[in-house]
Amino acid sequence: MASDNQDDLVNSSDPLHPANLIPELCRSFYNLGWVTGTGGGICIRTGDKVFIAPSGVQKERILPSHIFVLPFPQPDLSPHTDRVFLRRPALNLKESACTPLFWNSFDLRDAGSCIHTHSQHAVMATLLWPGAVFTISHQQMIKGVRVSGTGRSLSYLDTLVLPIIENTPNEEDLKDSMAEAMINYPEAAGVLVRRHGVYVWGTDWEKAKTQTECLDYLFEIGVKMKLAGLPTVLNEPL
Ligand SMILES: CSCCC(=O)C(=O)COP(=O)(O)O
Ligand SMILES: [Zn+2]
Repeated sequence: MASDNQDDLVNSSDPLHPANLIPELCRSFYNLGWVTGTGGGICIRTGDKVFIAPSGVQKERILPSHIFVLPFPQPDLSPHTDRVFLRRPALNLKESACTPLFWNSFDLRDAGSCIHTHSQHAVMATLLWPGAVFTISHQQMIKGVRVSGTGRSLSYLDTLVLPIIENTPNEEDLKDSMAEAMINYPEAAGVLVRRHGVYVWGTDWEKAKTQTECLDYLFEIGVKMKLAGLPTVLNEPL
């Protein structure tokens, strides 16, 4: 028999249920230095439901009962209207400030999951690439990066190009510039935010996670190469 208990949306013995996955993934992201000090996180969309963590909490200590569930699509996500929720935690919590940014990935890329990290590799990349894009070529891990909106990945011979947007004092205010970067760089697998971190999406949580791993690797090695005085983009094939 169907239940109208909102908590049924987050109570499951299935370890792959989004309400169980988000806490588990946040713990591993914390250990990678991606979501320390409460910032960053992950959301998961399963069809018409979006599972989102609370804002400003230790992300490595989230419980399934802390998860918000929102309907997708939302009737209206403008700053002047209240969001619609299918389920709110009993505790006095607010949904992640990343919610409008996560929504960009659903609206513009039909994503099933989006990850936001404050990885120092991402932040350093935005400092050492002062322009509008991060670029790197001739790295094996480039082959792991998907061409957004297609079923294919980049080739070893492709140059990875990722847009960088400027940070704003409030996370929510990044929504429009992130959307603009996604429109201008339709094949990009993510968007870097200067002095802040990165947003990366995927058709499901596994792809969002592995894309973030590939990109973080490339930010790290790119930063190390730049600091060692090595070129990060080669014009001639090796
Ligand atoms: C020290 S975190 C500052 C706010 C931020 O950058 C962020 O990603 C906030 O995420 P939350 O999910 O905690 O609202
Ligand atoms: Zn952030």
